[in-house]
Amino acid sequence: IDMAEPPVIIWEQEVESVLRYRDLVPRLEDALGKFSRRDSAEVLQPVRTAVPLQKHSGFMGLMPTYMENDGVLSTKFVCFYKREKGSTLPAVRATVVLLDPECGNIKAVMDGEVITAMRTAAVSAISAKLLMAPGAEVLAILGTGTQALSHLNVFTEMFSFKEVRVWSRTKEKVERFVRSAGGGVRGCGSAEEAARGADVIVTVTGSTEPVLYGQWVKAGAHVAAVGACRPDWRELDDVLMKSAVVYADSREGALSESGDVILSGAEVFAELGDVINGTKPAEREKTTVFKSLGMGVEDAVSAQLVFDQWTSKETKP
Ligand SMILES: NC(=O)C1=CN([C@@H]2O[C@H](COP(=O)(O)OP(=O)(O)OC[C@H]3O[C@@H](n4cnc5c(N)ncnc54)[C@H](O)[C@@H]3O)[C@@H](O)[C@H]2O)C=CC1
Ligand SMILES: O=C(O)C1=NCCCC1
Repeated sequence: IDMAEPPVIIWEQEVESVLRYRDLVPRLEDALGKFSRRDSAEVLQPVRTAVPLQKHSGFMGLMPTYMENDGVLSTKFVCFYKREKGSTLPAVRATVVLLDPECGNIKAVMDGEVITAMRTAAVSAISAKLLMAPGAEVLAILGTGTQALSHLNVFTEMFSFKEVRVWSRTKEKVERFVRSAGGGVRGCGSAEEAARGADVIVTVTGSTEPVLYGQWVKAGAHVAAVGACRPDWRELDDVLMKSAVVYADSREGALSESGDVILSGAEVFAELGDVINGTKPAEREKTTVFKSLGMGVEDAVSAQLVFDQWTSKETKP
């Protein structure tokens, strides 16, 4: 008889209290490398299923992953939306479910928003670690939402930029972001002002049209492009996509979900995991784009880490 325990619920504040970039980053590097080896005993992760929520201008993404060797089985449910300017509704809502692969019972249901914010930013930081030019001094962030903040947090924890710039569509949002960052961030009046001369540019907007143009991007800069995760959505223009060496988290994901890749016709040179595995070079001296779509395996290792940390905290006297 299966005497499975009922699932534990680990909600936002608890996830926040146990998840740390210093633990997450090495697990994500390991997961990206495993994914790119395409060994089904390491990672089984289909391209996410996206169910259109047409009435609400959104999608529900289902992101199942199985890591047989590690005994990790999970799925994330993530709803993401194209929000009108001025909307106060969230752009991304997510829940991660962790299961026992042997019995199929649910071990934990956890908030997926902190996981999504932190793992996405951590993967962008890994892309920068691998691909930005040595001595990079200026970081520019386009967007001032949830991902902008998590990217600021991990990039400033992992690197020592001399200057951090931020841009968003409204002056108020830029000012609020600069205030909440508590100093050290310069607000910019245009995306061009933020991007010109920057060594690393992060695009974390809800835009469906290009916000970053190749003519503004310094030769040798690294761009981590996080938004525009539908085949007809863009954040980057054709000039940038065609002139850069393009990396992705998943080649299949990029070729089925990224408007920047599909509509520009740019070639995906390598996955980040290929660089981690040493099977493809890091073209640090060239202009590079990391196109992030987000992968289930990133959620799987993050959720397992949260579960392990949470369990050890709970069982401590
Ligand atoms: N690659 C990945 O793994 C993930 C990607 N995303 C995507 O990243 C993007 C940002 O997500 P969040 O920070 O959670 O959203 P958010 O709603 O918190 O922030 C979005 C930001 O983009 C700005 N924005 C919206 N429309 C714009 C436009 N037309 N032009 C310029 N700026 C615009 C907003 O003012 C805001 O600053 C979204 O596109 C989301 O779908 C989110 C999670 C994971
Ligand atoms: O991987 C994720 O999580 C997401 N990717 C693209 C859109 C929002 C969430």
